[in-house]
Amino acid sequence: MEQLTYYLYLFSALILPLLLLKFKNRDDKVLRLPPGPWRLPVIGSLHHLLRNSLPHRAMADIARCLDAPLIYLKLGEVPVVVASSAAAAREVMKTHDVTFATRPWTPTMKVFMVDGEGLVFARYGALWRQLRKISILELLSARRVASFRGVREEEAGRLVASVAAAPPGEAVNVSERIAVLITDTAVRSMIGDRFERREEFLESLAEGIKIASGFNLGDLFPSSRLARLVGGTERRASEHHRRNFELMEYAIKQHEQRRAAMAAAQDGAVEEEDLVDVLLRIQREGGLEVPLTMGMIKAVILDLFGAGSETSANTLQWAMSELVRNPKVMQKAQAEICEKLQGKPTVTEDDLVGLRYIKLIIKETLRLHPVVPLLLPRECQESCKVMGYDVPKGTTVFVNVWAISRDPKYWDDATMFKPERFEGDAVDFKGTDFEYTPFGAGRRICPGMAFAQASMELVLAALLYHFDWELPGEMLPSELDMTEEMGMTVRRKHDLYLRPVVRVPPHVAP
Ligand code: HEM
Repeated sequence: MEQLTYYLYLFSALILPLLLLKFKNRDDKVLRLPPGPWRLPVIGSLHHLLRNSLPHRAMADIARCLDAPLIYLKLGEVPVVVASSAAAAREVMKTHDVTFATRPWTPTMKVFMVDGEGLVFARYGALWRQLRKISILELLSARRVASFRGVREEEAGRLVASVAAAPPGEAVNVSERIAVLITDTAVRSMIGDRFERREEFLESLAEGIKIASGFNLGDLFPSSRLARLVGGTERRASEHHRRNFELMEYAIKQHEQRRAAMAAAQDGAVEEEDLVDVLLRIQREGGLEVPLTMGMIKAVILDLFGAGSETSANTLQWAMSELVRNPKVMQKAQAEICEKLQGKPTVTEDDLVGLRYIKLIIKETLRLHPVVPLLLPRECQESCKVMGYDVPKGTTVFVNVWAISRDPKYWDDATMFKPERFEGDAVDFKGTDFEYTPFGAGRRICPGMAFAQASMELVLAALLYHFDWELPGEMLPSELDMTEEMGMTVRRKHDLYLRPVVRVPPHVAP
């Protein structure tokens, strides 16, 4: 963002004075576009977003100032519409669901797609439909999620054992430990226990997050070769993509060798499939409308990893942050778990059945801290009218879930953390209540909800059952810094450090 700000100021100083003289906006005269803040030639509305490094907050401010549920921005060359009310979200994700069912491809995104489209950014069409079906029926189905239960329980056990082993009285980096647990669970479920190049893979993913974070010059001015050259993101994206695909190639070879070895041994041993196994099996079985290439398999695995890891890890970090800020909520959750577990040394997924309050805490965390605050971008496939305004074909559309789920129009005490508000399941995140859509809605709704819930509930229950959590030093709950930072998803700007106090010592495997 800082680099972009520098280029924009430079650009404005050199060229804007000339262009201002000729400024005239044709679109506004012909079409009835949604209201938007005043625009400058060339950079359009970008200067309004530079006031806040968090785009969802900047966009919410603009919508509030204009008192407009739908706003129009021009980000460089890119026309953007943002929906900031439940009614506008409903029109985008229900009334016009098909029209907005595709994703825009920026120049950076095109680099990632050269060897095969995955699911997350696939254009709406036969390939997306097929990958979506595979993900719902095979990769992320309830049965498949249940099959990874052992992995989740082992990783949660490892986490609580490592926290219990920390020197007494010392604060631990909760953010880091949660991130490691979620990534390890995802690597083991998706690529398998034996992936030898795990460290390299994780490094590469961290680099991917840097590339995908925020706006970059090339994507804002896609028609300008100069902007793309100066921005330099395409080159970095291309190197990153090559490295990721090479790592996936290695993982696939390992899987094929293991399958060949098992077939040769003919001892009838059956192993639980990881997600690479599942995709390779589907490819072998054939009979698909669009044949599954190795490129697509690699892209799908990378997609699931990207979509599933940071999201769950960051949600858990926000949940722990809110719990230490709201000690009564933490105590209530602990009381529920303790009553259920009755001193057992380990939390398993069977114990989660009937733990209602943990679920409410996760729902409330997703309301106050939706980690994908603008959802993933959609693109308008055919010009249409939303809330009575024209939305031209090719417009990028965001739904500001962050603004909607904090809007006092829909929520009492909107900025307070009150899990009880979800009691009775009055409102849910399954995509039918448009004031609360942290996983999106319609055709492109997140297919990984069950996968995410399974990891998040177990980890949270284990952390609260085995430990009390205190703030370091003399810090008061109200003093905990909750500043957000925009990565691929919204995370804490500063890692969360807390002091664990053992309540129920975890069972440590011999
Ligand atoms: C707290 C956890 C998670 C949150 C908040 C979250 C949120 C989202 C959101 C907002 C979208 C875009 C929806 C839209 O455009 O309407 C999405 C898409 C997606 N998510 Fe998740 N997600 C989470 C976890 C996961 C997990 C664990 C996986 C898989 C392992 C996953 C896989 C996907 C995929 C594949 C898509 C793209 C779907 C498509 O475009 O058809 N997500 N997610």
